[in-house]
Amino acid sequence: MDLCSLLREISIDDNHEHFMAVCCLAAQRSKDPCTQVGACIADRKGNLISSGYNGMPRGCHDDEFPWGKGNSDPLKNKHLYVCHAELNAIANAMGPLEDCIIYVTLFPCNECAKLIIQHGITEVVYMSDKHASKSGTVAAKLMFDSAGIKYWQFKSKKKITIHLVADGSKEAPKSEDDDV
Ligand SMILES: O=c1ccn([C@H]2C[C@H](O)[C@@H](COP(=O)(O)O)O2)c(=O)[nH]1
Ligand SMILES: [Zn+2]
Repeated sequence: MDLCSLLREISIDDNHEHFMAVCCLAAQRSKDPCTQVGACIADRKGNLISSGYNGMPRGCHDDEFPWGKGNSDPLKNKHLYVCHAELNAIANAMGPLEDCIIYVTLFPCNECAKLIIQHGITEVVYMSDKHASKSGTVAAKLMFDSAGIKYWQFKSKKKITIHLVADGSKEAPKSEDDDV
C-alpha cells in the first residue's frame, strides 16, 4: 500500500471514531431510562450532516408521556410514542441524504431501516447488535441486503475522553480543587 492510500485509510478510520463519538454524545441526551440511542449522518466527504437521539416527538413532553415498557396497556408504554434516534437524525437533516452514511449506537429496527433506505442512505455503521435475534432486526438486515445497503459493526479501538474547554486547547481543564 502506498503512503497516500495509507493516510487516506487512517483518516477514514478517524472519521468513524469521530462520528461514533458524536452518536455517544447524542445518546446521552435521551431521557429513556433504559435504552439511550444516538445516531448521526455524515456525507462521503466526512461532513457531519445531522444527529439525533431517541426522544418524544416535538410538543410531547417527557413528563406527560411514559418512559416505561412493562405496562399491560400499550398506551402507557413508551414504544407507541418515542421517535427513534435514526428517525430524528433524518428529520434533523436539512438536505438530501443520497449516498450518506448513518452511524448509530444500536442496530436500526425495521422501521428505521425503511426510513434509511427510502432516504438513499447507503451505509450503516452500528455499535451494538444486542437485538440481533429479534424479528425486527432480522427484517432490517433482509431489507438492507436486498437494497444493497452496506452495514458493519464499529469496534472501538480506543477510549475517547472529551474535555470541554472554551479556549480550544487540548489540555484537560483543572479540577475545581486545583484552583483553591
Ligand atoms: O432503531 C431503534 C430502536 C430503538 N430505539 C429506541 C427506542 C426506545 O426508546 C428504545 C428501545 O426501547 P427498549 O424496549 O428499552 O429496548 O430504543 C431507537 O432509537 N432506534
Ligand atoms: Zn428504529
